[in-house]
Amino acid sequence: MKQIIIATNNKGKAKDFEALLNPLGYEVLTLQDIEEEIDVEETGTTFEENAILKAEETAKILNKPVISDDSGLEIDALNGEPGIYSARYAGGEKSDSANIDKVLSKLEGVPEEQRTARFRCVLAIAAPGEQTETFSGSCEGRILNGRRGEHGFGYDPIFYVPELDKAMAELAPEQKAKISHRGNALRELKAAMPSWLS
Ligand SMILES: O=P(O)(O)OP(=O)(O)OP(=O)(O)OC[C@H]1O[C@@H](n2cnc3c(O)ncnc32)[C@H](O)[C@@H]1O
Ligand SMILES: [Mg+2]
Repeated sequence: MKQIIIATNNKGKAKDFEALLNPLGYEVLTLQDIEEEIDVEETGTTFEENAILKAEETAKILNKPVISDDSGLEIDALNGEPGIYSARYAGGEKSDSANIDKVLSKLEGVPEEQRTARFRCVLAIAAPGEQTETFSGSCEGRILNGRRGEHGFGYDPIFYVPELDKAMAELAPEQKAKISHRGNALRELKAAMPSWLS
């Protein structure tokens, strides 16, 4: 099986990428599978900048082609928060549960029609000696009043997908792959760089 390195330490993203790439005949490796500890500082001000930082730094250290993913949730009633700060929205150690609690409390009393939001994902492809490329995808939805479902990671339990009438965390990985920001970004990558993912 061909291997592809995803420059991420997030196990939830790794599962999403497996659902997307295993059917194409790729085994997914992430930074968790590599002995060296790599944790690139995300000093950029946009998803694009952070995705490029993670991909280029990791490709340089490993001297291999990699794909990185920078992603997050934008909530309209919170002026686009948490955005690029999605992973550590509640501060301190990364905690999906604390992040969700913070979103729910900030949106308390906000009516359904004003709870619109989207997930965004930017993928960067970097390889030694090659020009880095980026691809993006999004997924529109609404923030629920409470948690639903057991699948996925991050904000999936409070993200409602209107077209499927389900919370993102109620979708099996293969279903999420079809409609998610990450799936949409990967399909862009595949369309523009077929030689990478044939
Ligand atoms: O940087 P890496 O190592 O890839 O892992 P990370 O978790 O820090 O990843 P980001 O910096 O890109 O932050 C993305 C955060 O946005 C949220 N997020 C992104 N994609 C998501 C998804 O598909 N479902 C739910 N939450 C998601 C989740 O809280 C992530 O931690
Ligand atoms: Mg990160």
